[in-house]
Amino acid sequence: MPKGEMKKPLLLCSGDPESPLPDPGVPAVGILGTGDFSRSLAARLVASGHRVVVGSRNPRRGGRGLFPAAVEVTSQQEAAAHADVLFVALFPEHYSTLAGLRGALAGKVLVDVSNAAELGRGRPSNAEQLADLFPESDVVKAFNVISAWALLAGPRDGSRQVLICSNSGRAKNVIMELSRSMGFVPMDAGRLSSARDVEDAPLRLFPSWRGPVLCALGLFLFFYTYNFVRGVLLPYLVKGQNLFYRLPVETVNSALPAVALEMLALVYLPGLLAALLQLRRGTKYQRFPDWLDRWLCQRKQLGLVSFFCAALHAVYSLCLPMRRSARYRLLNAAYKQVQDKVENSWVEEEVWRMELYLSFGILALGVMALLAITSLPSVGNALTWREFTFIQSRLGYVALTIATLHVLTFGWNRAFDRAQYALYLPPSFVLELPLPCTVLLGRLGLTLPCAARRLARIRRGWESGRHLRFQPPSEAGNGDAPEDVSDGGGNPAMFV
Ligand SMILES: NC(=O)C1=CN([C@@H]2O[C@H](COP(=O)(O)OP(=O)(O)OC[C@H]3O[C@@H](n4cnc5c(N)ncnc54)[C@H](OP(=O)(O)O)[C@@H]3O)[C@@H](O)[C@H]2O)C=CC1
Ligand SMILES: [Fe+3]
Repeated sequence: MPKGEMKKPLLLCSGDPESPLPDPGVPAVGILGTGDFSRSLAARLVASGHRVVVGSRNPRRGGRGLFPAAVEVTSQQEAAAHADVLFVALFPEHYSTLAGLRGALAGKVLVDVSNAAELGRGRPSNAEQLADLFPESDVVKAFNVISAWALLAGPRDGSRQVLICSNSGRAKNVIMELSRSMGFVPMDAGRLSSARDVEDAPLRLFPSWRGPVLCALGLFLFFYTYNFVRGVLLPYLVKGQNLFYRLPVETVNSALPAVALEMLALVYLPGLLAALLQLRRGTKYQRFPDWLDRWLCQRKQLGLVSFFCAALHAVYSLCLPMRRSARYRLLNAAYKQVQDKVENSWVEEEVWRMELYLSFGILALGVMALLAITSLPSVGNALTWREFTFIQSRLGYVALTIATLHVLTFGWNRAFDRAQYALYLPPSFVLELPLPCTVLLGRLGLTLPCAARRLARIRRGWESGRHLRFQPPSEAGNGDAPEDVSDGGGNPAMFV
């Protein structure tokens, strides 16, 4: 058999890890090491119809009982001799103990599954070190992004992709085929020099959440500080009023809705910019700038962080009347009213403002909850593309509109009340509104017939100054992205 080529696996166990011992004549997949990863991998391989032989320093002690019955646990030498593809399920610091197997492993495919111990090391990757140790074997880096429990549970959405890199194209193909047979989706990560990035990948904590979370923190810090200065510090400095009790609840609760609204607007702004760019360029076959591309890819996270802040705002708001300070203030107001001999404090306009403001808030939160739920892959997969884009795009804009109305009815006519501008600082809601209003007006602009028609044509492949031309998707660059992010009518989809 040519070097690195794997014979077709025979279905020995028909998916049952506890099936009887496989036919010894069938080529086996080898695993060196008997730890957590080895056991999960062996179970997955057996369940996928492969014959598995595990090599241990001490096969008697090697936890035979922890492997499915169909797995052969033997010495490292034996495993190396019987398999053409071997997974090295050891920690990299123990690779050198395998040096005695160099001859037995010559011409075979070695799969390095290890992860980096820390980010930003100066040394070569673990896989490259393994390749140096076994120059006559074909080393492939793979499977390290899959955790032992994910292997055991079987491939699922979100944990299905296996990054694979190697200097040997043939060895890479063998492992790609093997991973496919196990139900994973292989992703070619290039040559072995990419192994460091692949090894570092599992160490990076929530990489796609970094930007949105930092953005939310920055916005929170800004609005919190602003409300602190305007609502607590200035009254203290100017009038000697002690309002510091507002810091834990009231000030937080005035920053949270601001963050939620700005983040919601930031979900739609990149789609709007993408549409404007396409209109200006007269084509969708041109790459967006990298920053816009990254922004488009993070809308789901931006939307979910926005929903999180809105939900917190709702809980804080419900708790406002529970506070001692609220009770004292109410009593004081009632006492003052009695003193002033005012019998009825009902103000019709205030009543209506509050009713509308609360109703908009509840509705916005409800629609955002719907968007958040449908952004889950398991729920989204149950919808057709039309249903999904309807919810994420149309309802997304509905959520932004209602949330903006919530803030507008909260502000009411106070934006025009001079008394609200203490030391020239406008109330916080005045600062919140420009961004969502701009996004909503921009979206409205795109529905104007001239813009909508041109955009629809562009998204069907029309290019300004040229006849309709066919362009294969591979050449289209990321100019195709709006197709993925919109419903074709110019609506950027949210949370996607
Ligand atoms: N666990 C996980 O979720 C994941 C693990 N990985 C990678 O898989 C590799 C193994 O991880 P894991 O299974 O969790 O580790 P374990 O510690 O559970 O197992 C490692 C195995 O290495 C062998 N070993 C232990 N000490 C030595 C030694 N001094 N010299 C030689 N061999 C030794 C042992 O097998 P024996 O005694 O039978 O020879 C042991 O079972 C690591 O590189 C890890 O980064 C990658 C992705 C996920
Ligand atoms: Fe609110």
